Amino acid sequence: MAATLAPADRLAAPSLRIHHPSSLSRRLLVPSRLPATSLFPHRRPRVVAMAVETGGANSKPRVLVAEKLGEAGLALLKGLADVDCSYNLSPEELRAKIALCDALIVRSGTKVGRDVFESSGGKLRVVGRAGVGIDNVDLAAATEHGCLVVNAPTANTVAAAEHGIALLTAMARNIARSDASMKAGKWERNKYVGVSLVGKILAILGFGKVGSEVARRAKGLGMHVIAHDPYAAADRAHAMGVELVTFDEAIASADFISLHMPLTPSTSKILNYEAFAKMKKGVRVINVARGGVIDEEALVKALDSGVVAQAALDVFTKEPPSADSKLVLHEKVIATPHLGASTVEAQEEVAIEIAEAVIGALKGELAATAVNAPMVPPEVLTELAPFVVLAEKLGRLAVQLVAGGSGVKSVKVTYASARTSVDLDTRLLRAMITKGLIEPISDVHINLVNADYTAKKRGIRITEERIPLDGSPEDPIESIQVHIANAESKFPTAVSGLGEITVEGRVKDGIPHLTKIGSFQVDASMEGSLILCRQVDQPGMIGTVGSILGEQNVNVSYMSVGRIAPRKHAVMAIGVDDEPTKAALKKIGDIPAVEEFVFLKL
Ligand SMILES: NC(=O)c1ccc[n+]([C@@H]2O[C@H](COP(=O)([O-])OP(=O)(O)OC[C@H]3O[C@@H](n4cnc5c(N)ncnc54)[C@H](O)[C@@H]3O)[C@@H](O)[C@H]2O)c1
Ligand SMILES: O=C(O)[C@H](O)COP(=O)(O)O
Repeated sequence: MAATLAPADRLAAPSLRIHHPSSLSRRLLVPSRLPATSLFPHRRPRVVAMAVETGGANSKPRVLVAEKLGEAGLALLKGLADVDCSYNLSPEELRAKIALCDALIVRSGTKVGRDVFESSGGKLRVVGRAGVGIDNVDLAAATEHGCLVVNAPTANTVAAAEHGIALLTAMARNIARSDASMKAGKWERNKYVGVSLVGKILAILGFGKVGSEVARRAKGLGMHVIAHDPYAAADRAHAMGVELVTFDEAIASADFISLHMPLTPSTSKILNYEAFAKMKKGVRVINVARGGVIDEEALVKALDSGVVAQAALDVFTKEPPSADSKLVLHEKVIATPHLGASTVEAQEEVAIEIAEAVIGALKGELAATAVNAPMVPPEVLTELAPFVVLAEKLGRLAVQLVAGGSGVKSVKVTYASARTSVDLDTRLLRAMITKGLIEPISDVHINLVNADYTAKKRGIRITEERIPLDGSPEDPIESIQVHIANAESKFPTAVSGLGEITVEGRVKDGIPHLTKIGSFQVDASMEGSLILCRQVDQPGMIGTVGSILGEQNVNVSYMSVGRIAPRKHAVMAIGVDDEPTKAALKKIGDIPAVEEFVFLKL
């Protein structure tokens, strides 16, 4: 019985692209064990196992670094690419340059919107965000354009946490204002009496990497730390002595609130009028996350009314904020210009982390920090490599069999496997089948980033099923079947009893084989091109077809015959190294016993 997997369009999985390794201008980015066909990203985004077009045998990829990046990272990039460091570009200048670039590296100060991807004309393969927050990158547009987005999620965590603590303590003890006062020649000891931290309740909103580092440090200061994070594991919090509470509990009981969540539609203005109304009078707010998580107008009102005693802000809705920003100028606010990640050490680390990610992406290696592509662990990739090739070939073969009907709208992929669906990650295979299905009939290049998106956009629904097998074979998959529903075929034999064009393949000795077409068993190595014939099962057919091809100097790599019953009908699969002439194909089609006939490129 088949177990149904989620339809492709419900899985958040982007995808990848494949090419033939014959092109010298491409670098093969697939693990060396991957056979013949390789996976390429299209617009050359790559992803897990793909190759990258370099534009010519000797040409280097071009990387635009649009914001200041540490020297160590630049040095790494220069080892592979032509690096253009152009800072403070206007949006127009960025759009003008991007069409020449394979990769773009930014920090939070550059908006990488849809216009940038559109202006790239498909050349941009990877955007590297040298930091954590990717709210300045239009991920949907990147995915639609097959462009991989990678970030550097860990290198600045400690720097941001330290800055959060610095703001917390500086605010509590009026460091900034008292320093300014002294520099103005004053000695105002009574004016700048602070508040103590020990024993105070600190509510951390967003208990991720930075939030938990802030918690660890705040506990060292003797604070009582609670946290709100709907997605955080309670045991991790408990292990640190942090209680996870609801949002309302957190904001209502806190003496200090520190924000550490990403800016998303659901966190936008999460501290708003309603939230401030629930807070304890005299609460202090720290924000080193993103300005947009606070309704800044509501914060100004809360500061004016005294509900919020002080705020310490590193980030703003608009950066830089306007010179007359009421918030920045407010006497109860201390502000820094988005300095959370700005330590010498963090910037060097971030630069190295993002340079390695971008170089890996350009080379087609696994992108461990991919933001808009599934991360397929290297060991899974290695294991699936031969099936990846099979998957693309089955998709490519199935679509070439379509003659009409409703076209390719509904595709079902069936994996026969002894693995449970938990142990069988099929995203890569689905992407490759999608690639095989779509590339022969369009000018869209498919990669791991854009496969599902492209299928959906073209109205192709791809569902997956698993046929559970007993045992635990060495191979993760016994066979893959691709079924295209409601389509007429130019080789009607490929249509199964269920009215679907059906092809099945297996991997034998690392080589993909076609093992079934419609209801006929065959065994054809899926290399080169393939001639499929359905004929009356009678002696001499193999010789007749072989002679026609021989006359044309077409080398036959194999022949395989499957039949329903002796002397009835048979299906012959003939592998050829070269493409036969039209005349030769016509001659084969004209053999009286040949009932159906099709030539397919694999
Ligand atoms: N000021 C800076 O220079 C600086 C430096 C580094 C990070 N940051 C920002 O800090 C934030 C956190 O970074 P991180 O590396 O810790 O990210 P992270 O992904 O490790 O942590 C974010 C946490 O927020 C949680 N979260 C998501 N939605 C939430 C919600 N509605 N309520 C509560 N929690 C929610 C997530 O579950 C996650 O645990 C990001 O916005 C990042 O851009 C700023
Ligand atoms: O999200 C981040 O990593 C921080 O906000 C740092 O941003 P920056 O790289 O612009 O300093």
